[in-house]
Amino acid sequence: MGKILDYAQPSLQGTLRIPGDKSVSHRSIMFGAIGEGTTTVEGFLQSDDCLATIDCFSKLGVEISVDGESVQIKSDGIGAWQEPREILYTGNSGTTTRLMLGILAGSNVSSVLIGDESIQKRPMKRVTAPLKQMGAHFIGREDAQFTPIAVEGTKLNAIHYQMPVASAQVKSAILLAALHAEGETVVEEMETSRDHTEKMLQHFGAEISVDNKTIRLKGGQKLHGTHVVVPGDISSAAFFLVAGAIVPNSKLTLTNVGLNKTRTGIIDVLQAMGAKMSINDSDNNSHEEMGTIGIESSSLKGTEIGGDLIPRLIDEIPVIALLATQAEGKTIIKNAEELKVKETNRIDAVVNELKKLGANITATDDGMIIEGPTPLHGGDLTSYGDHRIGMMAAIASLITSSPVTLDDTACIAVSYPTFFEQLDSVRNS
Ligand SMILES: O=C(O)C1=C[C@@H](OP(=O)(O)O)[C@@H](O)[C@H](O)C1
Ligand SMILES: C=C(OP(=O)(O)O)C(=O)O
Repeated sequence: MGKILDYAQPSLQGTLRIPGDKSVSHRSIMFGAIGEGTTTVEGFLQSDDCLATIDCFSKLGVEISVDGESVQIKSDGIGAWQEPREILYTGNSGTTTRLMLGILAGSNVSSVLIGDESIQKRPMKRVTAPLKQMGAHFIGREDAQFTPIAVEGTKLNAIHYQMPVASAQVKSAILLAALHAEGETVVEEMETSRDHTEKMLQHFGAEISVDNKTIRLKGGQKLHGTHVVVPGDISSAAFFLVAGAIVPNSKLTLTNVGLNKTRTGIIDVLQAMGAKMSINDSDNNSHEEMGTIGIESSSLKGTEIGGDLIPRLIDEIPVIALLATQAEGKTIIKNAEELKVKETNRIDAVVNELKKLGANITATDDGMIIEGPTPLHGGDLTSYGDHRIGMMAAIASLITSSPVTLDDTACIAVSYPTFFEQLDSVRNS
């Protein structure tokens, strides 16, 4: 039996410290393992995806110790890695799989990567094709489109690559390979995607030039171990931003939220919809911006979301769709076809599940259209094994007139293991 989410229309009150950013946590381990010396990480997200990244590097012989949110990585650099005796298991994590392919391509070890059932269906040619142009050796299903993929580390050459898709994972895989390639790599983005890799390369001592959508990185640069402060994940904060806005009589304060401009599309959308919120971004003790966001119950209006806003909120779209069901008028989400190749097809998943609760929502080829406001009722929902769909369902249950049941809540640990604990801490039934 699934979990019954019977929240009986509470109001939400209080303060939450948002746990570490998943993208930055993955990269802190990867960069620490590539670099020489000791890296210390504070605010690390101990979620299933990030632990999969740690497990891969442990199998490569990198010394990693985890103590709650603190992690220490000791490495003699990428050249000192051992050939793994076991298959590297990337779990449910697209970020781990794609970035590891870029890193391993130019290493001097041979390895095999495999992920869970969802990862085995997600497209990898978007990284293996440009990496092959750099000289990488891969063997995998359908010309290295799908895992399992075997990587024989080899000498790489720089590339000038025009990205056909707005994806930080593709950009990062190429940049991480470029670090160990001969010559200068140039990556031209379609739309600006999250820039944590560029920021962290600089933080670990590499020289990188970013001119609007053009990124240049010279090969042969060494990274040096350092201290990384991981900000809270705005993609996790998004669930409580939406909850605060749609649950009547609520007022929430979210601290430690990462406010990197390539990630703050959800704030733009909430503001465009008329949400009552405050943002204090004075907390800048890291190489990533962070701050505190206040949000309260708001009357909302529909909006249009597309173009260069999409990469800035791609993972927030499931919960933004829920938000739109409570807004007056039409919300159109377009140019978001990337949703079809996430943990599940998130266009179909969001539309199917919100329809079960009575929402007026229609799928389109590249997004969805939502008409609101609609009172939602309970129902039997599925998460499709996708953490973001599971959390969207849990937030929806806060405003349904009858209970929601959810088949699988375990998947939520992929990005937000303390989600229900934090939800319970602000709920006043
Ligand atoms: O680089 C990253 O850390 C991520 C990039 C995004 O994926 P794409 O690069 O496929 O858009 C995002 O959806 C994912 O959750 C994390
Ligand atoms: C798409 C996501 O992650 P990944 O691509 O790393 O699996 C996500 O966290 O929503």
